[in-house]
Amino acid sequence: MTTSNNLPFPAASGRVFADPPAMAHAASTMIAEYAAMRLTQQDYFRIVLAGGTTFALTYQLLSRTAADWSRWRFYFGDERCVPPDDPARNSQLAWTTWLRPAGIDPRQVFEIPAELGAVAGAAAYTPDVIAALPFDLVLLGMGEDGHTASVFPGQISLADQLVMPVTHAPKPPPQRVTLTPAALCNAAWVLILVTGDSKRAAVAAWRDGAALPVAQIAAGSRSSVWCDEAALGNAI
Ligand SMILES: O=C1O[C@H](COP(=O)(O)O)[C@@H](O)[C@H](O)[C@H]1O
Repeated sequence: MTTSNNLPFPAASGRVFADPPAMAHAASTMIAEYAAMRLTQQDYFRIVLAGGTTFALTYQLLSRTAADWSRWRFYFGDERCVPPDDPARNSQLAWTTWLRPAGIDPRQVFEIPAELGAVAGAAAYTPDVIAALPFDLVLLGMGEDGHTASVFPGQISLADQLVMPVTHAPKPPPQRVTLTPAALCNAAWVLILVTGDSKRAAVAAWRDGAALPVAQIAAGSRSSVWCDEAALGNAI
């Protein structure tokens, strides 16, 4: 595993890994250790899960980890407005790779009811987020355009909004529900994982100071940004 603690992401600590499996092994170990440490001081560990594909192996590895799962509470950073059992749902990835194999009780999982539609889903999820804040850990991936969760470039959220509807996402499906930067930054730790050469241009723009959603959240929180070598390209 290759690591470095001084990647110049604005206001975030960085680390680079040879490839996605090396990153996933380190992430799963660190998440489990961090949760165990927090649980020596509090009753529950509140984690926000990322959607997309980047975290799939990390989730699988966590599912095989020995942990006091009964004290974990699971939330989601964003959800796509498709039926609850649609494979495109971010919650489906979490259930398939981690929650079901680990035997997590569904009452510990706070899903975004995106099947209600973007506006109603955001309104329905807001009380769950208010009750959970501050989160212990927020997991985030990054899209090719620098979006994270379903906060896309150019999107504006009101300062006091914690969950917002997205009705014209540039990446399908267009209707989504997302936690806003105000909610995603309200966490003891934010871990952002970025892998693959398709993310290289956004990573370079971020490091050059571009105002991407992922950059805004990394700068506004206690964040770590982990990249693999493919995402960094010759910037290593
Ligand atoms: O649409 C989404 O994309 C991002 C990035 O996904 P990935 O497949 O490149 O990991 C993801 O973090 C977000 O939760 C998801 O809804």
